[in-house]
Amino acid sequence: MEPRSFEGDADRPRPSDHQPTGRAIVIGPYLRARRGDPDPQAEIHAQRSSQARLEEAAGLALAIDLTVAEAILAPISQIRPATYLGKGKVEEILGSIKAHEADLVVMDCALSPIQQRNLEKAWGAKVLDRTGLILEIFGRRAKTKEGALQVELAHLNYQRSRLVRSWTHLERQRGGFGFMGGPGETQIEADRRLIGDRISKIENEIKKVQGTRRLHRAGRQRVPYRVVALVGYTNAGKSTLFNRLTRADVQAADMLFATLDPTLRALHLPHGGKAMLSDTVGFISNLPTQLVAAFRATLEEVLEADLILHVRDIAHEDADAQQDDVSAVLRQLGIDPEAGGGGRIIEVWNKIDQFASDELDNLRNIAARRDPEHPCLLVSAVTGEGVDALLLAIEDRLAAARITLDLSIDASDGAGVSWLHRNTEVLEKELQDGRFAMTVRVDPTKRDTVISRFGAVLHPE
Ligand SMILES: Nc1nc2c(ncn2[C@@H]2O[C@H](COP(=O)(O)OP(=O)(O)OP(=O)(O)O)[C@@H](O)[C@H]2O)c(=O)[nH]1
Repeated sequence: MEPRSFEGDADRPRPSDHQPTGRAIVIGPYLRARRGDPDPQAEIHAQRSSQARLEEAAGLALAIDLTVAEAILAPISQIRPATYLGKGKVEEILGSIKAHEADLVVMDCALSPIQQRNLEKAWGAKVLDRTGLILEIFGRRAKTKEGALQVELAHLNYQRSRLVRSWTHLERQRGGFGFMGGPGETQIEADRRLIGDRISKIENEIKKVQGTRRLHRAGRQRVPYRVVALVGYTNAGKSTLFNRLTRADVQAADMLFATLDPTLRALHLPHGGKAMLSDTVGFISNLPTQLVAAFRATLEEVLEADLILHVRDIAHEDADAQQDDVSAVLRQLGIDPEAGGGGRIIEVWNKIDQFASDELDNLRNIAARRDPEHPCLLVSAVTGEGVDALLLAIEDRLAAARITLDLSIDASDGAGVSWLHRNTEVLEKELQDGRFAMTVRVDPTKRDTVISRFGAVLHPE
């Protein structure tokens, strides 16, 4: 397989011997199809998806400012316990490392600490596996204080489990977690102690930040807006759609994980109603489980959303695999995508501007045949096509659900009380000091009226 070069960097000044070059080789190992596989296409299939994975891994490396000198697919027949790859492959890659003067190798797989150490010795270069790479990216992209703390905690736990190499020193370099350098093995014991201390400190800080967050959330609940959350594979176009829907200016970058923490903005619905739209972290295949756990808190918006928009890059060759990955993360969060998230999920097939008109017709036919439990809408966040229909669908879905509100009304306001009886479902009504304290369930079309006319607030769950 021809190696691929991702970024020419010829004009860059040559670094001195002691400085990291920032040049990386990305390796995509994949298990070769078995000989005698009844499906002759199996090897080709294995290669094709591995090639897409490799390109994604190279994209991730670029996202942390590495120069990807070469990206190499590495078919293997079995995983070696000591070095993951076979001896021949290890040597072949050593040749590439020397040729490019690379000082980092990204292995797009999960390595055991032993495999990582052995490969680093064999190659004389730092080795980062997929988890390490994703942690690095998450660390750089975290926008809120809690996000940054959660990532650092996940990163420290990951480091503690594999404190065998020099890059694990706590000193940060280049804004990340410092895998590009470090003081060497003699520091390991000190590092271990430092990491332990740092972990307890961060855990305390997270508790404090979460306390503040809870207060903010409680404040928001008093303003009873429905929440619509965007989820999707990284680079699916969530931020672009978010901007399009809210006319806000959230950074949209052709860079993976441009969004890490939820961002919340007002969403104006076609018939005057209002909801809150939240943009969330981009999901990715093989998202390390410790990160899913770490981000549970930051993904609270998704868990509690009234409606989830699953944004998909429908023009991507791996669109189906990406959907499976997103579904897996949603399941880990306790949302069942197969059941349409309990009627809470709308799929948004984005980037339709990339299709020729006959392909698009085809896509529309497929969409039209979907069962109504799993609705999907076709849009282009860039051109705006389909966005009005999406807004109507959001409004419709939100209208289908009812919410519970608390209010207090002067008992002598007979007209008001009877309006409430006619237009809402009264769940509780209690007379206190000449006023009725009422809990009512309302259709969202009446919600705004009940809020503005009676000063209702959301009933606490
Ligand atoms: N052609 C086309 N490109 C789009 C469309 N929507 C988004 N993009 C591009 O896709 C890239 C990623 O878009 P983002 O909005 O940053 O994606 P995201 O899902 O928020 O990404 P993460 O933050 O990584 O989760 C950008 O280059 C966008 O310009 C679309 O409808 N059509």
